[in-house]
Amino acid sequence: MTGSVLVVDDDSAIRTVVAAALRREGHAVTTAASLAELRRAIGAALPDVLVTDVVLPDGNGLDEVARLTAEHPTLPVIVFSAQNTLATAVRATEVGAFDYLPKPFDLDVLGQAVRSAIARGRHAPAEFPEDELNGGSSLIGRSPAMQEVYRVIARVVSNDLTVLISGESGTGKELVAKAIHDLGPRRRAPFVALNMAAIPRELIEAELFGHERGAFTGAQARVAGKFEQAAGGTLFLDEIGDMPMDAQTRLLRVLQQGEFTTVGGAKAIKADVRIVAATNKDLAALVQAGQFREDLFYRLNVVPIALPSLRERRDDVPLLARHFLDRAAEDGLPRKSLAANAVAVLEGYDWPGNVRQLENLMRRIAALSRDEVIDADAIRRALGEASAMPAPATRDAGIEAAVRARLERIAIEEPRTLDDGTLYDRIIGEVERPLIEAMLARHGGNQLRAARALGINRNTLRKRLDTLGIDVGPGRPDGTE
Ligand SMILES: Nc1ncnc2c1ncn2[C@@H]1O[C@H](COP(=O)(O)OP(=O)(O)OP(=O)(O)O)[C@@H](O)[C@H]1O
Repeated sequence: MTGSVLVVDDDSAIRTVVAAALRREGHAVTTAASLAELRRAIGAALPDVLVTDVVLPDGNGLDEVARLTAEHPTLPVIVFSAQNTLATAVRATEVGAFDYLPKPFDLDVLGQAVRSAIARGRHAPAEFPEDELNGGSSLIGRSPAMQEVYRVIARVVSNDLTVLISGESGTGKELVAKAIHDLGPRRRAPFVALNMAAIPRELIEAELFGHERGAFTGAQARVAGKFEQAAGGTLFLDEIGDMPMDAQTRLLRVLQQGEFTTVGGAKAIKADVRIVAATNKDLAALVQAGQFREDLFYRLNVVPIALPSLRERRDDVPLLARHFLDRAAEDGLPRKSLAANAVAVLEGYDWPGNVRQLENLMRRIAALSRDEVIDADAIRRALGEASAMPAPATRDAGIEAAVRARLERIAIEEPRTLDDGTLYDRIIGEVERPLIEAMLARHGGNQLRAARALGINRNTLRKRLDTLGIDVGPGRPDGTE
């Protein structure tokens, strides 16, 4: 399908190349180098498609697109830009652009976009204002691989399509889910996350759908599930590949029927959530292996977003590293900068733990390094130490090692609380809480027996329960045997 196309760019080389490519495809092409020329051309004859750059010598192309699409609602606009941020991609969609292409782009992709613009007409513009765009600005990266991710995000923010994000651990899947929520019309309602791998399999359904009082042993009160907590907002289902089969069947039914019942409940409740799921496993392979329901896979995989690993977008490493050092400084850690040879080491590293590993490394360096300018050796040392660090909370790690590791984490993650006079109570509490909870559970909530087993006075136990805010639940026996 061919038509008339107006191409606007202040770079004459781009105008020439783009116009030639589109003419080869049979379109009638005119060109303009500024907003003034664009307005003149539009005034003379409305094209079938407008293709425009964002930064023009006499103003911003997106502002002009907003005005034009309001005036000519049937004019499809394709925006291309070298300002490759998520905000530009989303803003282009908002002002009513039919498509957005980050520069540099492939001429075939542009040709395809022009053909579909002529065929399908103009997209409906989204209805939220520009100043609400900040939520997505936390996604850092300008590499071509991230541009593709931004394009897809921009297309889904204003609708409720189910999104399935795949990518290695630490590539930013939760951050992307959060950006989709923060930029869309559900942003004022809750964003609720549930990680399938982090909760016992038998509790997943109760966590998702909630349960009634007495639905199972220990269910002392009605509890709302994540579907209910996220009402009006977004439910992020992380590590979806770890969802047990029974829960998969139930989730599929909810997605098909748009309503759910709590565990032990009979009343159907309307499910008003946008679902964003994520996986670091190959879900299609799990389907092949019979471990994931094929019909649920297709229900979830409506819009797939594949996040690149950090080693597939090494160009972004310096930007991310500096961003994390800035963030560490904002959190009260000493401000550090990177020497050029340090940046080279960071770019050359493979980052098996992806962005999360880079973030942790930068915080560790900010907390522990004495030098203000970090050089290559310091990075190599930190990378070596980090890989030699014991995995946190392994079953056999001694409690001493666990406390030391905990202190190091606090120094890195919450440096301010290290010296604010709360540390002793906090650490002791963190050790004491699981101890007391375990003994209470072992003795069926009986405080007298738990106190005896622990070798402490019953009143001491009561006081500690109070201080630690441990909920023993209503009607639990409190000492009478
Ligand atoms: N593009 C990015 N820009 C800035 N920070 C990022 C980016 N990607 C990831 N991060 C940061 O890296 C950390 C890990 O990201 P996130 O938790 O979203 O990864 P994930 O893919 O969901 O990991 P997992 O699979 O282990 O749950 C977070 O602290 C996040 O803020």
